[in-house]
Amino acid sequence: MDSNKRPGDMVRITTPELAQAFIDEQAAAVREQIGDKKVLLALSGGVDSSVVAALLIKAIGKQLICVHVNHGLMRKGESEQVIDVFKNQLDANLVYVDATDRFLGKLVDVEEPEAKRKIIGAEFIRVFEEEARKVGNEVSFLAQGTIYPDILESQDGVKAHHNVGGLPDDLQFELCEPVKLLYKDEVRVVGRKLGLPESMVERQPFPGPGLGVRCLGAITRDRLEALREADAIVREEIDNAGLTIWQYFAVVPDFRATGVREGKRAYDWPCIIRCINTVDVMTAEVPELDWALLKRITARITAEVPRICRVCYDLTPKPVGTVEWE
Ligand SMILES: Nc1ncnc2c1ncn2[C@@H]1O[C@H](COP(=O)(O)OP(=O)(O)OP(=O)(O)O)[C@@H](O)[C@H]1O
Repeated sequence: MDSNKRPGDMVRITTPELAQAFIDEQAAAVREQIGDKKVLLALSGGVDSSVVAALLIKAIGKQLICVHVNHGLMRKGESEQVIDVFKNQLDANLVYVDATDRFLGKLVDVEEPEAKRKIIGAEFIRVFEEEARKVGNEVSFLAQGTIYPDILESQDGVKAHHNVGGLPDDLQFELCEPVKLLYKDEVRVVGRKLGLPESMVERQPFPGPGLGVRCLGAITRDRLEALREADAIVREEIDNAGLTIWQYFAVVPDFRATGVREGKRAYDWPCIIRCINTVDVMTAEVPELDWALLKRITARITAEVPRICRVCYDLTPKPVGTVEWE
């Protein structure tokens, strides 16, 4: 049987009971596969790699080595949450790499969006490879948060399904992909049953290059910091309003606008709020946010975030605008 094909009679995991049965079954299969060997996992804090980490911790405990790379482009509190959940609560074998200076150093004066994406992707592979080499001799397996849509897309030729592609030939591990036959909604049900916090299980999609593609043009530390704070306010206010929106975040462009603050001229950045609803991400609509909510977000960002003097709401559906600005 093709192990990359979901059996036609596989029941959709929709309840905690079904999730528990899946966890028990996979934990046993993982123990069987891994034996007393060690497993390496790149842990982003996103849903897929977090669920795989929690499942493997349950199955093999400290035989799992998780590597979390903070590239300096994470959202506010995200790397801290990875440390809190996995190191403090689940007692994982977690390697935390603060590579902020490396990434931001490489990105100085790089304006072109595709160049930024390439630099961030290549640097991620380099950092992960370095960490993999440190433990390479004792590790035999690489765990990945591959899920079923990744496999279907790779069969369609849309993209390669290996989540952490690009490791050199001499660093090839056997793969361990315990959620590869699950759809995203099932991964969330399993994650919840494994005790991951709701904010992690329901985390909105976030591009690999992180805030790097929302801090438009050449990234500077001060503007990146302003973006991180503004983005946290947008997410907090929309969460508090109890709205169900697919993706909502902030963008800070690399030009400035005139304003007035405490009676003095300000010449600071604008902040753009981007919200979209979509079913398949091929097209997207912009939700009609309540005016009072938009005003509250604007008031908070302009009062709380240094160097932001103006807030705009992006009304552009996809097409013609893409979800991300870069
Ligand atoms: N900052 C990071 N630190 C460690 N690993 C990372 C990081 N960013 C990405 N990865 C690894 O690369 C994989 C692919 O990242 P991508 O951004 O495409 O997320 P994804 O497929 O949605 O998975 P996830 O939900 O786990 O983030 C992740 O599953 C994780 O293994």
